[in-house]
Amino acid sequence: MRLIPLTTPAQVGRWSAAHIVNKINAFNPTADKPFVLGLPTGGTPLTTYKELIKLYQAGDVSFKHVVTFNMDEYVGIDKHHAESYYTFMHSNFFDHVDIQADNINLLNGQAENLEAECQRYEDKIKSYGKINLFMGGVGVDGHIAFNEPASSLASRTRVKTLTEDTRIVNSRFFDNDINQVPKLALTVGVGTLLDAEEVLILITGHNKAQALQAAVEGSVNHLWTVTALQLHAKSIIACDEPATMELKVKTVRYFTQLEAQNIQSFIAE
Ligand SMILES: N[C@@H]1[C@@H](O)[C@H](O)[C@@H](COP(=O)(O)O)O[C@@H]1O
Repeated sequence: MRLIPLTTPAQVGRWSAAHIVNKINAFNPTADKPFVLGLPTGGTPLTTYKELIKLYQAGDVSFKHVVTFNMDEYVGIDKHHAESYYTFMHSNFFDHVDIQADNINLLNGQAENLEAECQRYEDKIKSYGKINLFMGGVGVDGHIAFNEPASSLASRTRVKTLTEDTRIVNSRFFDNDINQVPKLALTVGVGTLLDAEEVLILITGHNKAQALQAAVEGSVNHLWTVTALQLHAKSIIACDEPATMELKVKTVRYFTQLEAQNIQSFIAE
């Protein structure tokens, strides 16, 4: 695992966007050989999406031959609902870059047969071989995508019941009214995430400090599904300073020294 210890969320946005753009450009995607990118919603990746849009506008990257798979979606709300992940992704990213509509994949939380919808998603990912880079965030309780505590670390895309904690945290997007927050979601599984060639998780803010500690210093444990990253051959966590508050000083120093060259220009800005 690589830990990229940055200082601010803006730096996390710049570092992660630069990393994604480097990966896409090095892959040199074409219509026949697209780059497959897994994407999250949430407050954390917003700075990354802003930076990706800037880099696109500057001509540093094209998303024409990038295929995306979003990691999760609420069950039961219309895709055009203001808080659907479909709406989030279009207004914060897709509408601002040259991605082709046919290359965008999101789970349909209104499908008649939710299990069939999850299988369709897994099959579609497989049809591309694999996801080249899966970006994600983390919940306060250490969940990745909507893989809530005690999710199987071998899980695949499926329906999950959201914990009360997650619904309380997400109620900030629903007029602070937990009753408006859906109780179910469709989510890629931990196993689906682990199948990606590379996983990049963004962790910012003091309220994520325990999740970051579990991910880096803790043992692999289904109660903190983010710890499954330790089983991945190529996982990266990019974090800001408040998120490191529960880590040992020596852990932060270790990764700061290891990544000195990679973070220098981002920290200086
Ligand atoms: N399903 C999403 C996760 O994918 C996301 O990582 C998490 C944290 O969101 P935020 O970045 O807003 O803290 O929220 C939701 O639960």
